[in-house]
Amino acid sequence: MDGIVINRHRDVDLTFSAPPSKSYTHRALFCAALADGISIIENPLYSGDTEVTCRALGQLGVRTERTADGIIVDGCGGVMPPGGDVTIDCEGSGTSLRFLATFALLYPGRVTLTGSPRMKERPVGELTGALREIGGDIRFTERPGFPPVEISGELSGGSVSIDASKSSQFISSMLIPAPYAEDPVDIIPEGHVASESYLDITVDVMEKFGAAVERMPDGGFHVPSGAYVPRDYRVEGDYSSASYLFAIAAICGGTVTVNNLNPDSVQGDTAFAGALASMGCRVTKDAGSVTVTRKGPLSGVDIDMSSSPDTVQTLAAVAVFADSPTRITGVSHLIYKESDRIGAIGRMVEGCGAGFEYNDNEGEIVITPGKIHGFVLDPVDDHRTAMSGAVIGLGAGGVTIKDPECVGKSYPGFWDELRRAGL
Ligand SMILES: O=C(O)C1=C[C@@H](OP(=O)(O)O)[C@@H](O)[C@H](O)C1
Ligand SMILES: C=C(OP(=O)(O)O)C(=O)O
Repeated sequence: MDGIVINRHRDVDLTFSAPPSKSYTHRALFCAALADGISIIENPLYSGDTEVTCRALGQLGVRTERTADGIIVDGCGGVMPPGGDVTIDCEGSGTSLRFLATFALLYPGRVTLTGSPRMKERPVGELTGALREIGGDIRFTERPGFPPVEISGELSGGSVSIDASKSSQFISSMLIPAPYAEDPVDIIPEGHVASESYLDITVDVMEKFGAAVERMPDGGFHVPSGAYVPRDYRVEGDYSSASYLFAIAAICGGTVTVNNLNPDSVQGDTAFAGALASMGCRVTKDAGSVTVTRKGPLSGVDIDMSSSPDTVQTLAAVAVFADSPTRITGVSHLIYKESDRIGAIGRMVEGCGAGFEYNDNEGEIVITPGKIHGFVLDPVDDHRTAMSGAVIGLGAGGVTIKDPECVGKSYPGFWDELRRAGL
């Protein structure tokens, strides 16, 4: 497909269902893979990235099967069968690659983790440095600190400190297999942890599968030896994906209700609806849905998004339609994502006629609304840029999104949802 053209809409009244959470699906798959017996992951996200994780588990001897009830995972009880050396292509899925890095220490063989050209630019060195301290034998085959990386050794356990200022996934990676280490594992973050809210999701799923995780007052984690218990596990809806749907109400005016959302979710991207409320929208929550309504003007906002990186692009898309500037802080780690998202936001915001500034020292971006118009957006294979550009199109009209298939990484049904809604 060459591109999708998005036209302008006003005063919408729409209801959507949020797709299942990508982060919960990944974690449930890994915990179920380690449990001893059959788990069913109900309502999982079927997307490019979760497919990568299922395929990787299969390569490591853990069978997964897609059925009408969900994904059946035949867990290995922490002991993967010998299958020789394995090379796993994680494509563009950072979560898969980082989570597999520690998981690989339980595999009786050498595991090489590689991925797309962009994946080879996304850091993993802080994680592998910590893995060396707890039994990992690590070798980088191209550039030190970046995939491809060869991993063997064992998960001995003990106390380890880690710099997670670029990615929370480094800590989640070490947490998930930690119950199966030879000794209890203590993980001590050094300094600021990026995207910290994702650690709440990790601990939530680990506990639901029966593991104990103790959180220390200094931000550390203590994981005693133990085992996951196989179970049927239902994945909740994805607040990151829902952000594009909420943004439609904020940009077009009117009301959007998104079903399949847990009102008590620990997902950091629950904060997005709160940001829209600060900009002038009305936000109401129900047992399983969130509704965003905008009737009046939209104002800019000053917000720290260090714990909710995946909705920064969506907020930037909304901000171009406000009547005052928006300042978003805590964004410096966005350069390590599927694309350099600071650059991507700049191109998107300036492309449609608004102003953009990035202050490197402060890790902040400032978006100044302007006269917004149509434009052509190349998302450079970044699903979140494509979906954010699309919602700008619903306000500006005449926005062409090139390479629209890239949304399949996290939200394969996105364009169909818009079409079904008549957008
Ligand atoms: O653990 C996870 O599921 C994720 C953590 C975040 O990454 P970082 O911790 O690298 O910022 C987020 O951006 C990504 O989409 C999913
Ligand atoms: C950063 C993302 O994912 P990952 O790190 O898993 O590639 C994302 O989905 O926005």
